[in-house]
Amino acid sequence: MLPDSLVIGTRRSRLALWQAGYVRQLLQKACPGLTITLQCVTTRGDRIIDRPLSAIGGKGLFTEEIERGLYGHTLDLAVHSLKDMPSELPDGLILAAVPARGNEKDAFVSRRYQSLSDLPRGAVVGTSSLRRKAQLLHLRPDLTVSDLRGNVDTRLSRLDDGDYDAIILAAAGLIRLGLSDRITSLLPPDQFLPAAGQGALAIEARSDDEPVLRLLQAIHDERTAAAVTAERACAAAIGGSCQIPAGAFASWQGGDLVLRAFIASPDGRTCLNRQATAPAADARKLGYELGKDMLAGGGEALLRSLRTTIKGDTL
Ligand SMILES: NCc1[nH]cc(CCC(=O)O)c1CC(=O)O
Repeated sequence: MLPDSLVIGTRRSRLALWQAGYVRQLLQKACPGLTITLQCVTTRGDRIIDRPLSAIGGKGLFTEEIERGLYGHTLDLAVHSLKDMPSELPDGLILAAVPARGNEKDAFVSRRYQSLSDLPRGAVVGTSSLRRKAQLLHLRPDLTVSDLRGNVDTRLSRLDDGDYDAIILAAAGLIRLGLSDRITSLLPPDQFLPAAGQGALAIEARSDDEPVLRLLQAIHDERTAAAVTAERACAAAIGGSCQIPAGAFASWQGGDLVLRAFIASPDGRTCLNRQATAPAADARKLGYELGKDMLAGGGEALLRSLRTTIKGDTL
């Protein structure tokens, strides 16, 4: 039996609303008779806007309150940006479907400069992501990376106010909000690796909700799922969280996945890059082994010094 109505939980930001609305459309196309409503939820991550994400920490910063709605059956599904999802979901909830991925790249956004290499010495680049910061400094040690938090619109207006020479944002977010014309250039993954799952959406549901799980198969994309499985397994193997400068991206080569990943020191001086290839059926193993391989090949030492830095509060 398929359900005849569904409630989708979403955060309130313009991006989250777009993403939930998009999933509603996909589901509506697959099941025209279904009544689908969106319900907005405010999360801890939305409430705290005066500190960098890396200083707040904690699992499920953007998901906890929504998950409570799923447990309580006030929500049937939740739509998230996959890259914001923790590697393990709480008991009773699963990553039920992953629609086809959008743009996975990071975008360089500037009003004066065309690309990273076009930036003058000492230019100020805005981002609060440790992953972006480490890669920026690895490529251009002369840059000043300055904190930039808030939703996509807030970040763009701070660039427009002249606080930064350039900022780095996920291309997917800009495209979804109709802001593609703000993308100055895209950063190619072979130079600048995205976060695991970037550009993909995650649909979370109750693991025992058979009717809903069946319904979601209609909008599940196997190829995206295989790629993000490899990326997330890699992030999980290295203890993935947004407190570690790391990234992972899987692309296709025939029926094989090519997984590229890095771990870096926050200053970008040490940067460990690895690549491995395997059939898509082994996506999880591919990611897990590449992650373990990076740990054994210097990543462990990197993470150790990182933990000391965090404890010493110099991050
Ligand atoms: N970290 C916040 C976040 N989570 C998802 C997106 C955009 C969509 C995506 O990356 O899939 C963004 C904005 C950004 O990183 O610029």
